[in-house]
Amino acid sequence: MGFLKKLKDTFSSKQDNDYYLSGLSKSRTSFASKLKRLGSGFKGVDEDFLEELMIILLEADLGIETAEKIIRGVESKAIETKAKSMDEVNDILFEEMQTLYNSFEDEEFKFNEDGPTVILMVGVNGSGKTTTTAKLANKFKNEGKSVLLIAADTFRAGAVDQLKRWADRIGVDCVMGKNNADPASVIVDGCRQAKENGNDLIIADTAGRLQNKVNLMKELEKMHRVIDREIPEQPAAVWLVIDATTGQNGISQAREFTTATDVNGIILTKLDGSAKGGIVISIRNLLGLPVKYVGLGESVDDLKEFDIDSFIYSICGESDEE
Ligand SMILES: Nc1nc2c(ncn2[C@@H]2O[C@H](COP(=O)(O)OP(=O)(O)OP(=O)(O)O)[C@@H](O)[C@H]2O)c(=O)[nH]1
Repeated sequence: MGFLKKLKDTFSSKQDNDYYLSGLSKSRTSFASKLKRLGSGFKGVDEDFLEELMIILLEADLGIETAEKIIRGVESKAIETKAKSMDEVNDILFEEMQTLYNSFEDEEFKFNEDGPTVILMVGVNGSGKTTTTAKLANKFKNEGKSVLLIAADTFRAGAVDQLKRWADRIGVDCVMGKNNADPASVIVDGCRQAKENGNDLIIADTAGRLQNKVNLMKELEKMHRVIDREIPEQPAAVWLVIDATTGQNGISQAREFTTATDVNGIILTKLDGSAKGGIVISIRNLLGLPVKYVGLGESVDDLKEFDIDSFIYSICGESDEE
């Protein structure tokens, strides 16, 4: 059985697959239909074919380095298997994307057994950080966790109120930082409140400024230090929010964060508004970090756990365009 067919079978058996399909419809329409057009004139895997395929990958935002890696893989596998049709090449291509994604080891996110677990949300302003913080709170609350939000992004006027409004709607507590307050001090207040209340999970909306790396590093170090003091030996997870529509630019911003602190995972937002879903593969190849969740819309439920197979099927499966 071909690779795409296998993906389709597992995909059909999964819950939430409609979400993936509709959230990624822009990427699918663009990517799958371009592959279909390329396949309509298929004469074999030669230089011209690989060049056209490269363009499709670049347009899907895989970035040069990642696209070249995939192309090299497709070329050698196509020669090895003597691929004679576009369906066979597609199977090779999709499997290369999966293999690349799965070639990194990921650490699983675990809840602390004693004391609250802390997640620090980082990312540039406008990436969807505040909305994603709320979406996560909602998800974990629905799974039975008692969640406390900390609005520590005290530099953007309105960010704190925005998170508080979300917290009220979702029905979780929120510790609010005052305008321009030191984010670390807001985090201390939050940790203390969570310990008093016996919360399972603290999610803190933090540093949103793209500033110089030294300051960013100091700010994040300070946050880690105070958390370590308040909740000893329970390192905070750091999840970086990236706006998928900012493409390769978003990846350079991400680098600023990953070199400033240990980031444990990526949340890619606004994939529903982007035709360039290939950024997932690029992020993975360039940063080596797992995509934990994807944002597929503006409402509080539009956050889905990332799953590489569902993702590949949703952008590569049958095109909606006939
Ligand atoms: N379509 C879509 N919109 C999203 C998604 N995630 C966030 N948004 C929208 O993106 C905009 C910015 O989101 P915010 O959460 O305010 O962004 P932020 O990064 O917190 O920005 P600051 O608060 O300025 O740091 C809002 O209009 C959100 O509704 C998503 O997955 N899909």
